[in-house]
Amino acid sequence: MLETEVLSKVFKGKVAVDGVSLYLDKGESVGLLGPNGAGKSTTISMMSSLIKPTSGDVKLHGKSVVNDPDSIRKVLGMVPQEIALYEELTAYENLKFFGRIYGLKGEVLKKAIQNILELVGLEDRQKEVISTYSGGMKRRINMAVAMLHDPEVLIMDEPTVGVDPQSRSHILEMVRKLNREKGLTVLYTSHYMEEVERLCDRVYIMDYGKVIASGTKEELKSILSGEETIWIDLDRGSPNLVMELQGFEGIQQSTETEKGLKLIVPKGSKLLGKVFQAAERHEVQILNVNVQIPTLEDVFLHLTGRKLRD
Ligand SMILES: Nc1ncnc2c1ncn2[C@@H]1O[C@H](COP(=O)(O)OP(=O)(O)OP(=O)(O)O)[C@@H](O)[C@H]1O
Repeated sequence: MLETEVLSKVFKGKVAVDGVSLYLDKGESVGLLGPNGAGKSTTISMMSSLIKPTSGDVKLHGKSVVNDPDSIRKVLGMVPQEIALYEELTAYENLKFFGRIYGLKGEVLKKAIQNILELVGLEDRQKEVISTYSGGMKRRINMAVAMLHDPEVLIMDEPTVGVDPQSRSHILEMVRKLNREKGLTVLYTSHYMEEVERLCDRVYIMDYGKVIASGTKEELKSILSGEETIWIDLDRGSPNLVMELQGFEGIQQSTETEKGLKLIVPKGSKLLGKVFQAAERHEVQILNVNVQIPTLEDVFLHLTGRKLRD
């Protein structure tokens, strides 16, 4: 229903988005993942017609949004990265104000406000001014504003940055429910891999303005299907052991972790015996061994050679 075609944006000679083609089918929950500066915000700003592309197009049901920005504004809810609320007004007053901008009024507006307040779990706080809200509560009202006109597509730009765990969980649950139960189409940008894993069916990974991988979570993880990660807890840190293991045949990567070390090895390789012997040589005790299937974080590391939160 919504797609971008070789979308690019250049700011003063600097390429922020470089030929991005992605699509959202109706009812899908799609993740747009990438480190800071990857071009996620610029991409979704073009998708929601907030900024014009340098080249390429955005299409809603096959029709250009660039030529007809109003078409997307009617069906889209956009949750910006920054809180865009009037601090000195109550939550109710904020929703009333933004509801009128969407063209809602009277009983319809009142009902929409109560429905949305219930959805974000803040109906009992609606008469309090926004300046008294916690960061997480402000985020929930920010989302309520975006959903007041009952949009078909919800685009969220890192909605959980700086949010307390309770509100974070509430936001994720709410979005999941809206997607699964009401068929809301969702595009969720984040640099938190675990949020995207929890919420999204399909994922685009962006880096330096380009989509470097895309597919279902399972498809992306299958890039690493030949590997497994082994987490080993040690009784003390041992950089020398980590270094020695890096040189072992069959060990693709050996890194130090908070509790010990992490190894990436070919699936089914029987290297643990050798690891135990090496630990003994370094007089380090192995406390726990945990073998894990790959995560999207591992996929990102594999594709870019960098961690997502560098
Ligand atoms: N208005 C602008 N003028 C100049 N450069 C910009 C502008 N907006 C974004 N950029 C640059 O474009 C690149 C992509 O930025 P963008 O905000 O889209 O990335 P992002 O993946 O959303 O990162 P973040 O998570 O930090 O928002 C960055 O190098 C950024 O500095």
